[in-house]
Amino acid sequence: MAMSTELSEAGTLDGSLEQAADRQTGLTDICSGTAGSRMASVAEYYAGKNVLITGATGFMGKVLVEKLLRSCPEVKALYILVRPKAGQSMQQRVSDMMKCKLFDRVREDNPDFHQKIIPISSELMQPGLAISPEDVEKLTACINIVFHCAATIRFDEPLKHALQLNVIATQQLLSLAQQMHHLEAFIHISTAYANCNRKYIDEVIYPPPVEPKKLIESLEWMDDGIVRDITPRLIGNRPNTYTYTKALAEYVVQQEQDKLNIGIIRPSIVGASWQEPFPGWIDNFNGPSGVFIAAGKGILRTMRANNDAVADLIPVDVVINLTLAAGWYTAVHRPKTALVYNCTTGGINPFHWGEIGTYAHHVMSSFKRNPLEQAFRRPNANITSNYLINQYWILVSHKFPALIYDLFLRLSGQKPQMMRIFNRLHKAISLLEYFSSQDWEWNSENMSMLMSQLTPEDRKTFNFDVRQLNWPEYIENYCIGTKKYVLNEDMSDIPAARQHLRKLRNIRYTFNTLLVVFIWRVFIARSQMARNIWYFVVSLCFKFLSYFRASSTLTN
Ligand SMILES: CCCCCCCCCCCCCCCCCCCC(=O)SCCNC(=O)CCNC(=O)[C@H](O)C(C)(C)COP(=O)(O)OP(=O)(O)OC[C@H]1O[C@@H](n2cnc3c(N)ncnc32)[C@H](O)[C@@H]1OP(=O)(O)O
Ligand SMILES: NC(=O)C1=CN([C@@H]2O[C@H](COP(=O)(O)OP(=O)(O)OC[C@H]3O[C@@H](n4cnc5c(N)ncnc54)[C@H](OP(=O)(O)O)[C@@H]3O)[C@@H](O)[C@H]2O)C=CC1
Repeated sequence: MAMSTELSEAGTLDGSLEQAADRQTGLTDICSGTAGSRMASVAEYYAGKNVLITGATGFMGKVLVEKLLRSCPEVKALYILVRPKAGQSMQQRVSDMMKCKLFDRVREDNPDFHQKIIPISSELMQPGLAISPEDVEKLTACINIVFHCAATIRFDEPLKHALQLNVIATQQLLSLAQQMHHLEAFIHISTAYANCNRKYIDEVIYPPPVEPKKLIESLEWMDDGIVRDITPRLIGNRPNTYTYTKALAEYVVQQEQDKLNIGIIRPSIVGASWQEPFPGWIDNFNGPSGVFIAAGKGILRTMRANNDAVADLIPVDVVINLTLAAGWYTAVHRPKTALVYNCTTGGINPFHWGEIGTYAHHVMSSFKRNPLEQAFRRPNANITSNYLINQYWILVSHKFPALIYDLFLRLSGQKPQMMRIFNRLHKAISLLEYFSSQDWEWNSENMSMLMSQLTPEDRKTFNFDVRQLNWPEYIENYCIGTKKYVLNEDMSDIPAARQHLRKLRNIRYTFNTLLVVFIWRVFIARSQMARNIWYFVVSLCFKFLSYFRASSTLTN
């Protein structure tokens, strides 16, 4: 880890990039890179290169494919490992993917961009990744750089499955990479939370919780029930099998650092795009996206987060820009040990959960201006760090309305569904709360070092300088993005959605009025004291009314 330590001292983003660059000169000397000669720009480096990408049909993979095609138009070919899924063939999936709005800008620049994408059939859970011998031959002969994005990112994944995909498949891909005759870099996408059992996370690979080989051997003979029972003991102080297996994967990747040029990217909570290809682009319900959507639909009204903790969101385009720059750097400089890039915002441009609480009003007002269709209630959500207050609001604002609505559905002969939806929401939120209730500090100096290595032009084209990120604007675009790109709602239907919100407001006013009248009637019928208070309030109102009438007659 000597290299990482050296780089850790390389300077910070709010320090000077020059300082980081100076430190880097020393680094280049100990690397077998191209010191002295004119360095190719990032796009120049990718020109004529064959790139292999796993997870290209996923959220980050798609953005990576798009950016490579758009900003490195001379790239030779992108080989993407894809499996058939949900009754769709590999070809059908890839052709659907390329029709997606995300590729509109690339399509404009080069309508034939699809010719550069070469799908390779692969199921990562299978031995040899289920790649045919002909395809193996093709890949080993031509690939120059590998980006490994595929993973299961579910927090409730059974351990065996997560291990198979996140660790064993990574091992198999590394073996394949070693057979590649012209490989220049292997970039592995990890997560900033792989070591979330620590509070301070440096850009180093920490010792694994268990030797992966031993774990794989032991789990092989156990049936799923036994594995499920021992999982909590195995993952220890990590919250889920996802973070646990991602930590093991880092170690497995590190084991190959003598044979391959390796870079490891550790993004924090990846959110919608900041700038590219469009602000707010997002295509899934993971992490904050599902939370925003549930809040925008008026379903989620309360969530627990530590107001003072950093909400380490990072836009997907920032992660991809850094990933491509890291690919360039790894190939050109060939660091002798794997370099880790903590791709986070907290240390550079921090944003706190409490601020999201403040911006929750922005989020809510954004959703009131641009409402989601068929909202359950008007958007109005709050963040609290207090467990009991949160439980109270869950009861009053989630469970009670769900019960009433389900009762209404039953009475009108329909199937009740709201309670089921809330139970799923509570399960998802409970899995996310681990991350929103705690604080971590990441050292992200390799990010600044990398930036210092880019030309001014590349710093713009592959911008990952999050100091420029304006959080309220980003969150607003994020919310609109969930409407446009995740829910595929038409912006021209906004007037109808606003009308629906007005209807919901009127229902609420009517319901509240009826409730107050009902409660009061019950009280008045039963208690003399309530009657006395009622008469007192009514007579006070009359007195005020006659006073105002009299004073307005006098002034006239
Ligand atoms: C309150 C005020 C508002 C202010 C906002 C405050 C924002 C707070 C945000 C807090 C977020 C904290 C996030 C921390 C994340 C840490 C990230 C760590 C970084 C990483 O490295 S990994 C990436 C993160 N991974 C995830 O986020 C995955 C988490 N998800 C899961 O593990 C599973 O999805 C989950 C939650 C266990 C649920 O599983 P299940 O019930 O089986 O459901 P499915 O996922 O299979 O989905 C079924 C179906 O439903 C669709 N879906 C999912 N969510 C929604 C939704 N909110 N609304 C509508 N529909 C939804 C989903 O797409 C599936 O549809 P299909 O058509 O595909 O079947
Ligand atoms: N999203 C986030 O917030 C963060 C993500 N990361 C990391 O970034 C990487 C990408 O994440 P993200 O794009 O969000 O994840 P997605 O779930 O969107 O994409 C996962 C990709 O992996 C592929 N994949 C999964 N299982 C298999 C399999 N058995 N065989 C072949 N391919 C498979 C999926 O293919 P298919 O379409 O066929 O299912 C998909 O292309 C992951 O390594 C993740 O750990 C790190 C930090 C945060």
